[in-house]
Amino acid sequence: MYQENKIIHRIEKIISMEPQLFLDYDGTLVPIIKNPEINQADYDLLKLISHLDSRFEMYIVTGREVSDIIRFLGEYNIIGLHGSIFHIDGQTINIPEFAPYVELFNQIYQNTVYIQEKFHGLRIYNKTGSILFHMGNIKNQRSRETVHKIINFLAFRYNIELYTGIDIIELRIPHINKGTAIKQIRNLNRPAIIIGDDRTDEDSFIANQDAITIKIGDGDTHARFAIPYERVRPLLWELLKIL
Ligand SMILES: O=P(O)(O)OC[C@H]1O[C@H](O[C@H]2O[C@H](CO)[C@@H](O)[C@H](O)[C@H]2O)[C@H](O)[C@@H](O)[C@@H]1O
Repeated sequence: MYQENKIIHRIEKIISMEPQLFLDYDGTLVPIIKNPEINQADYDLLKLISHLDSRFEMYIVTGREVSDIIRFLGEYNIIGLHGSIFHIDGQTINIPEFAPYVELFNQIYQNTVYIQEKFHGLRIYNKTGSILFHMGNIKNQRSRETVHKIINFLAFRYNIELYTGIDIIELRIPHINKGTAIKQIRNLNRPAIIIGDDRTDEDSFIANQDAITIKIGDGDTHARFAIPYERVRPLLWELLKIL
């Protein structure tokens, strides 16, 4: 589906109402790669983001820790850890139930980190507010399945949410998602533009059905529009030309 022109046309209609812009990071602004630690923004992206931020009220909405995005992109408004942390105008606020979950995740991490040695290719990250199991380098299918079962058990044992993404499984704070976080931040008198590629971004699309929602890549979606990854940056540069 190639819908760029329709999207631009739609945005032209609401631009005078000062839309808020919500952008996902991995898979939207940068490609998916095997090593999350080095998914740095390139020069073109840094320039684009800086222009967008001066033109729009912009938020990066991500499953990552806020510190990752600051390291990759710089100081912007960031909704981090799938909606658990709000870094707005330089101030960072966590959701009220954050601290006890950090403690719980620290405990789970300490008790499980050793399984990295048992399953070749498995990487476990304590994201301080969630735990990420990265399966991208596990070649053996049976190992993948066993790791999956262990994580399922942990989710059940500790009554926490399990989210499955691209090559990752994450244990995270229940009932918190990007959709509700965006809703909290939104000025409902103004339109919103929301762009993302992953299952977590579907929460954003579902909770904000009045917004201009754009899914990146193929697959079923609750977004109004869809474009391929390669068209995201050209679309965002186009957005800057709309007066
Ligand atoms: O909400 P996002 O900004 O899209 O963040 C979601 C997760 O992104 C990262 O994982 C994904 O990208 C990695 C780097 O390309 C890739 O290795 C991994 O397979 C993808 O799932 C990040 O590592 C996670 O912490 C984020 O939750």
